[in-house]
Amino acid sequence: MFKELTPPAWLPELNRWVQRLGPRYALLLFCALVLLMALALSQLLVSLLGYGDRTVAAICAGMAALGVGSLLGAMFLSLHAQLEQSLQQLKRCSDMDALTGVVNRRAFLNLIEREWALARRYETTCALVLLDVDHFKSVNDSFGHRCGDMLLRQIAEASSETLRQGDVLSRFGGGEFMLFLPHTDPLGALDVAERIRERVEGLDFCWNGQCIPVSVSLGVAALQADHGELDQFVNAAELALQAAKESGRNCVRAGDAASSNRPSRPGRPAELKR
Ligand SMILES: Nc1nc2c(ncn2[C@@H]2O[C@H](COP(=O)(O)OP(=O)(O)OP(=O)(O)O)[C@@H](O)[C@H]2O)c(=O)[nH]1
Repeated sequence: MFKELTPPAWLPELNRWVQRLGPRYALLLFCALVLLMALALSQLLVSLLGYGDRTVAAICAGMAALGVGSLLGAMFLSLHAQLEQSLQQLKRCSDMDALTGVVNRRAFLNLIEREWALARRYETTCALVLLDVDHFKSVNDSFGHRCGDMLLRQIAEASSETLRQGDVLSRFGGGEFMLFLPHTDPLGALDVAERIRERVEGLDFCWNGQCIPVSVSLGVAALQADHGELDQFVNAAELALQAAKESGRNCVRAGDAASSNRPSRPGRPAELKR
């Protein structure tokens, strides 16, 4: 059994103070405190002993305190900096999908909850694209999980390459990825989804010398006024993905808002049918 490691209760409080003051001021304050304590102790000692020069005692105590204080303070600050760095690394890792290096589902849902609330409040556009690898199970079954893993990594890489700054790609489940597109209208989201579909279709994916055709199905949902809950927004993307799968896969389908904004052209229905 692993024993849970709990830091002493004063450590987070101390850390908060160091962050509030800034490392340099925290070090100065620490040295000043040590100096004051040393001076007080030296004077107390002279009083208790009943002999000795108070000035000499104060000078000696002061020099010793400054030396020890700055050494301890510098050690503490360097430990503090390392701790901060490790915490940041840990946070990055805990938000990441270990296999593909993209954001994991938990971190993604936290992030879009914030973005979704902001988009609703300021009435800006945003969209979700849910991507599912077609017949992923049979890739795993026929070529093994290592092959499936490599396919997931390549799809994550290919999808990432089409994104702008601010777009967030996450691994949403086994063979599913979800994309959040801030400040993106329905047409823009459809275009992104279609670009990803084309890119994945064009991948030269080979395993042990055998080339395997790969494709993805994508569902697009643009934020609508009636998405009063985040779940409704996510569900809309899931429904659109379901429609893409039911249409034969390797295609993009959109929820209502996205499809109704796509200008209809003869021979090209709203949902980028293929
Ligand atoms: N290689 C690999 N496979 C995984 C991983 N996580 C889940 N899977 C597999 O993903 C498969 C499920 O994917 P699905 O998307 O349900 O299967 P599918 O064949 O694509 O079915 P449809 O979604 O209906 O097209 C199962 O075989 C799981 O074992 C993973 O990290 N690596």
